[in-house]
Amino acid sequence: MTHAPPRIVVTRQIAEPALALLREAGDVDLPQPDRGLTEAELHRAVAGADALVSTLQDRIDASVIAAAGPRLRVVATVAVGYDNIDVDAVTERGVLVTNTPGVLTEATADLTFGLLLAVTRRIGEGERLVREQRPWEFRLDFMLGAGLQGRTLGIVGLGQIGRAVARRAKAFGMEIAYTGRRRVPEEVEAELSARFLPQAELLASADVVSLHCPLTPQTRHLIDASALAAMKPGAFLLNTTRGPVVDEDALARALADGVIAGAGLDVFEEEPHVHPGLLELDNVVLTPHLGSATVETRTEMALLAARNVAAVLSDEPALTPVRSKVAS
Ligand SMILES: O=CC(=O)O
Repeated sequence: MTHAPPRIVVTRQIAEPALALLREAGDVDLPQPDRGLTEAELHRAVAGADALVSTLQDRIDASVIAAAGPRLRVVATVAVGYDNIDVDAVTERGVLVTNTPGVLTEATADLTFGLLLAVTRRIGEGERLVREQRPWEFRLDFMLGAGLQGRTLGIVGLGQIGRAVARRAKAFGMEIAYTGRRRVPEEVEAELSARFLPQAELLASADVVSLHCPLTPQTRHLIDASALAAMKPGAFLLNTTRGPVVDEDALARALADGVIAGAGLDVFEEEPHVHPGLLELDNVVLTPHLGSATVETRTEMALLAARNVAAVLSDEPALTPVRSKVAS
């Protein structure tokens, strides 16, 4: 008896080498490469699938697993963050979740540092001025920003991306402090010259606060009005993790009122919507969720997702499984 090849549903366009790899593992169905799937389309498309390759725009919960039916074995998200996936509900139904850690670390740290430089040195503001052909001339007191040498970078979440940002900051002569649920091993602290601080102390002492924690119920609105008020008046905030870690409304007010000096944001609470208060401000740099957006990185992410699918469909262990509290 011959078995039908596995059916692999891909919700959005991914790099061609990864599609090629998936085609070796089964029949690939990519119904809407240009715009991705709506929730209703996802439910229809996933019916009878053996594997699902999704992105952070797809909400994956028990209803998707029910719509898929009993053949589904793996959901491979092409992202490191998986707050869009109800991992416990998916795992409980015997389906494995995989993500793409590691391969996007350096690209995301680069983008974070780009935002850091852009906001502290007023690059976005200056670019707008030149592009809009507003009058300017070189003056010794014109458009002065904040230097980084000897300033403290406060990292919230010293995981892989946080560490890569710390390495860059060290090369720029910054002091490194970090906070998080737990301390990292001593040798990592030593390598990065990073000192652990409780969150309140970090917020009160850092010149730049950079967020690298995942979005969880505990970190939603971690940076709210009181956290912003606890920061140094001249400090900057960077967010390249997930929008809801910051209360955008409170941030827009804090930036307008000079509670902090500026912000660099790559992620937003309700993407692609951006809080209108932020759009009006010159002391914020806004980019459209570009953290991992290099050709090389997006290809590696898609390839890792495809390798995870291929492994699971051939009864091998996944390369980068997401561990659930519920045993599968
Ligand atoms: O935001 C992107 C990711 O989580 O990979």
